[in-house]
Amino acid sequence: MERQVQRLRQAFRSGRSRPLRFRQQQLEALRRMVQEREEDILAAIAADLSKSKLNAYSHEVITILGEIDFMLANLPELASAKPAKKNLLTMLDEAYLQPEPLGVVLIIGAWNYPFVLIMQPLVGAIAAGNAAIVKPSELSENTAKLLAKLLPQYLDQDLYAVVNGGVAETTELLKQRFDHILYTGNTAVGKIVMEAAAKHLTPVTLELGGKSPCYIDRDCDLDVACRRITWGKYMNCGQTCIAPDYVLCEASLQDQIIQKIKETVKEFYGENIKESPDYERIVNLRHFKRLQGLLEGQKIAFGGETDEVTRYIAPTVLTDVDPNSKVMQEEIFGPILPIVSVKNVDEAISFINDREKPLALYVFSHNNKLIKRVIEETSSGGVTGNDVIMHFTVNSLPFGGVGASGMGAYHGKYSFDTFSHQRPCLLKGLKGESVNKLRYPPNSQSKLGWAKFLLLKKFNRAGLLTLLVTCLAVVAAVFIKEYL
Ligand SMILES: NC(=O)C1=CN([C@@H]2O[C@H](COP(=O)(O)OP(=O)(O)OC[C@H]3O[C@@H](n4cnc5c(N)ncnc54)[C@H](O)[C@@H]3O)[C@@H](O)[C@H]2O)C=CC1
Ligand SMILES: CC(C)=CCC/C(C)=C/CC/C(C)=C/C(=O)O
Repeated sequence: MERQVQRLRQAFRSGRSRPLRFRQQQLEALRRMVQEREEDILAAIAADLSKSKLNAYSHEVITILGEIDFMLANLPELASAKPAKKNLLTMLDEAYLQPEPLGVVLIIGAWNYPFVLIMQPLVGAIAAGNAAIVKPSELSENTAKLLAKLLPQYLDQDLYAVVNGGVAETTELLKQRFDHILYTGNTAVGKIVMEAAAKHLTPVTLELGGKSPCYIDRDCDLDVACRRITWGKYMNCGQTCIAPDYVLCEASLQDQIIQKIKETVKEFYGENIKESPDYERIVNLRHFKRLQGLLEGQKIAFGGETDEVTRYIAPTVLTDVDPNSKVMQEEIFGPILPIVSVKNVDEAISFINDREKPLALYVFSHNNKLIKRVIEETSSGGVTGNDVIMHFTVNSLPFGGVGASGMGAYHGKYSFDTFSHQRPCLLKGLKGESVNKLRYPPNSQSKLGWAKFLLLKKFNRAGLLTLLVTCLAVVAAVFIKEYL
């Protein structure tokens, strides 16, 4: 492991990953890989998550092709130096922010969207000019193996590497020094990653989970709300980090919501859900049993059927759920939707604020003011109003958690920034010592006065005019003294 990181570091130090043309070539190669090996990619995802190839394409491949296109279209602008505002002391100098790559970065992915969760950060890391090691999840082993086979065929092998393995390999990997780590997965392992990173003072982006609430207001089109919630909750069999975890609503809405979700489930997946190509399975037996455990003692409004052999759990809704029950204590990450009744929006807000900050928050209402109020009075990684999941798809919005749901963010420009250091640069000439004398010892009351004027003074319009005239006079004086 140590040698592998060393090899990448040497390649990074050679400067090869920095030129824009090189980054573009690597991103184009990545796009070629997705296009040429589409069938293999879809087959691997399908095998890992019992997913149809159509769903594998729309859940994962589209996102990556979109992200690569975004980076290729915007790379020159993203990587360019951005001029910075100057103060009176530096008005003749050049001040700018120069994005620079961080070095060798580590990307650790989770199994639930095994292709996206490795590839999307990798696109950002390459675009920003880094070397990268990716560590796919061992639980989605088909995609992990395929990435280890394909990436070296398309990318520069000295700069980008895949490490496969489980806890032992990741633990070893985390002993190495990286310049940034982006980890996606559960909160407990997030803490392990952060602790390991702290030993090297390595910054981290932690894409964690949590219980994302979904409040449905009385003043709402329940048909539309329930259709959207059904889509976001049961896609990937509920194994989506930003799936609506539970519904909060007034007790009087509960029966209608149950009925409408039930009808939508039938509309989406047919009479025999097990036969639907659009309904996935639970990733492994451990998660299957964990989810079965969450059903124990609950009032099942519909669903609840399970089959251990195929790890099938039907789309399920639980009613009158006790907020203290187990299903309300941990992220569900499966096709189980508890409904918890609250008296009104105030109680919903308190309910949300009494718990850890979630990764996503959903509010459904005709009343825009109510939506804005819920946003204003709560906190979450991201928000979608009157829909679920969709903020993930907008790559001009940063994607990430807050508090227990994570730190840092990525997607689009934010991926580029995550894997870059915004280096502040101030370039001065070697002339102008007459002005610089103001800051050199010995200090004096008059020098201090000038320093205050030049660095602290705020001007109104009339003041600005006076200042402009003063500045011109100073520049002229300096020019005459230094250059003539
Ligand atoms: N915020 C986000 O973007 C996303 C968050 N998630 C969250 O991830 C969770 C599901 O993922 P997991 O089951 O954790 O996936 P997982 O079991 O695949 O683990 C994630 C990664 O951590 C590594 N890992 C596991 N144990 C480790 C240890 N002891 N030391 C070092 N590395 C270790 C694994 O090898 C894997 O690469 C959910 O909570 C979900 O909400 C999932 C997808 C996206
Ligand atoms: C067709 C369409 C709008 C699909 C949406 C795809 C999507 C948003 C998938 C979720 C991706 C993801 C990585 C989720 C997660 O991190 O858990």
